[in-house]
Amino acid sequence: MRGGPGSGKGTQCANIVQNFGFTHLSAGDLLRAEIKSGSENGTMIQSMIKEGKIVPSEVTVKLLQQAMQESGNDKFLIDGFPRNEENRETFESVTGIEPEFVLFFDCPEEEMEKRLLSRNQGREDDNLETIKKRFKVYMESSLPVVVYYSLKDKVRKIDAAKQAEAVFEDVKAIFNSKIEVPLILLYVIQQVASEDCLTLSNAKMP
Ligand SMILES: Nc1ncnc2c1ncn2[C@@H]1O[C@H](COP(=O)(O)OP(=O)(O)OP(=O)(O)O)[C@@H](O)[C@H]1O
Ligand SMILES: Nc1ccn([C@@H]2O[C@H](COP(=O)(O)O)[C@@H](O)[C@H]2O)c(=O)n1
Ligand SMILES: [Mg+2]
Repeated sequence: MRGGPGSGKGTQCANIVQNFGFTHLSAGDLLRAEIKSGSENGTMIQSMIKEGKIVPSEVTVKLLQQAMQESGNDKFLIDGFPRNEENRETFESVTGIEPEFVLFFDCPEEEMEKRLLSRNQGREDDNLETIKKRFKVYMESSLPVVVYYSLKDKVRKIDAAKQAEAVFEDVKAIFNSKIEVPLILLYVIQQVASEDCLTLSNAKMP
């Protein structure tokens, strides 16, 4: 799973785990845990997150790989990853795994901004200045990855602007139509007029 900040990835991942038995791995959560653990990369990760920047792939992929091995499961829901082409290439070359499909959460930027500003989980990046930077990074670096998977016919688009319960109904329909899905990525995108979105809408979408 991957997508725009605040579109509801984490919220829906919790529902999917309960209903479909996946292990949920949030790249952002793993990075935040790494900061808390006092690791040597902690300071670097913290400043990247504060700036809304993407942490070097070798760090994030290592954390994901470790968490996958420790889980004992073979069905993973990866949330907030890959964030850019480097993330994707590193993950695929290190693990040899490609996602079965990509859930693509479609949500207007104003709605995501509103949700982030009222999330109240004490995240250092949930302030207007960082949120704007995260949106920019998303548009510039993450959208091309969505286009990549879209061209491979792996993207399943969801209207994430609906109420959480209604979003989950749509998510369920997608999962119910799939059997034995080992790795799902979740993307969320904001609807803003830009060249990136134009590229995306011209790409083959379900
Ligand atoms: N469909 C929805 N409608 C309204 N609010 C929602 C919806 N889904 C989630 N929220 C709320 O919006 C906030 C952000 O949701 P969530 O943490 O799931 O987003 P996210 O995509 O994981 O964000 P991030 O990329 O920043 O981790 C939370 O406070 C959550 O309760
Ligand atoms: N693949 C990733 C995922 C996240 N980050 C950094 O963490 C921040 C928060 O991520 P959320 O998914 O929890 O919103 C994000 O803004 C990045 O700074 C990353 O570097 N690489
Ligand atoms: Mg999240």
